[in-house]
Amino acid sequence: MSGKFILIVGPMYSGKTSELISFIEIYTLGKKKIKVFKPIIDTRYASEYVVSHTGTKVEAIPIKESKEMYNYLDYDEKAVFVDEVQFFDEGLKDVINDLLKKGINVYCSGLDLTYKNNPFQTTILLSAYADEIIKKKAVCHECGEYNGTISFKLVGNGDEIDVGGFEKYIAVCRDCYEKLNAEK
Ligand SMILES: Nc1ncnc2c1ncn2[C@@H]1O[C@H](COP(=O)(O)OP(=O)(O)O)[C@@H](O)[C@H]1O
Ligand SMILES: Cc1cn([C@H]2C[C@H](O)[C@@H](COP(=O)(O)O)O2)c(=O)[nH]c1=O
Ligand SMILES: [Zn+2]
Repeated sequence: MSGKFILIVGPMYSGKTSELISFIEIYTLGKKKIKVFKPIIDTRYASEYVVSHTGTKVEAIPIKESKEMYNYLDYDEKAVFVDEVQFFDEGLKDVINDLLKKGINVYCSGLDLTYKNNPFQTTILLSAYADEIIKKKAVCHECGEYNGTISFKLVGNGDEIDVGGFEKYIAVCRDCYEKLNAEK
């Protein structure tokens, strides 16, 4: 039987990594073999761990390109987890489809939108293959409502790929996003 693919998306601070870690916990509590991957460029908290903004963490294999996953896979894993998929190349979809064909479940999390309100291509591509998409929301940093769907960049350059956290980005609702951009 083929594996299931669950994709967790949303803005920064919406609980994507925490949700991914909760799924990881279900497998580890059940003593199931898993592999966890993260992009090597995400060195914010720790290079060899997936870490949430609340500090929960699990060991992960840092890789640059999706095809490097093949070097680590034994194909007897019950599930494979990938955090921050927005930073990966589009070839990630092929690796995931190979895993699903072999009956391995796949859980991914990542940003759906850049701070410029553009889709992150790899995340959107993966959404076409997902059996389930979990769309998370953050608390809007401006109005305090639980409707934050986009990340707003406070400082830094104009790059859409720019690793950072609270010092650089906030999560806001669509109305506050428009307001903040108009005030710039
Ligand atoms: N604006 C916010 N809205 C919701 N949670 C926030 C916000 N700012 C900080 N947090 C914290 O971030 C946690 C989620 O972190 P994490 O799972 O790493 O999210 P993500 O991976 O989506 O960035 C929340 O449980 C909460 O403690
Ligand atoms: C919005 C946005 C974010 N990033 C970076 C900033 C962080 O390093 C990650 C997102 O981390 P989180 O677990 O979702 O909090 O992505 C970026 O490079 N470009 C952006 O537009
Ligand atoms: Zn708001």
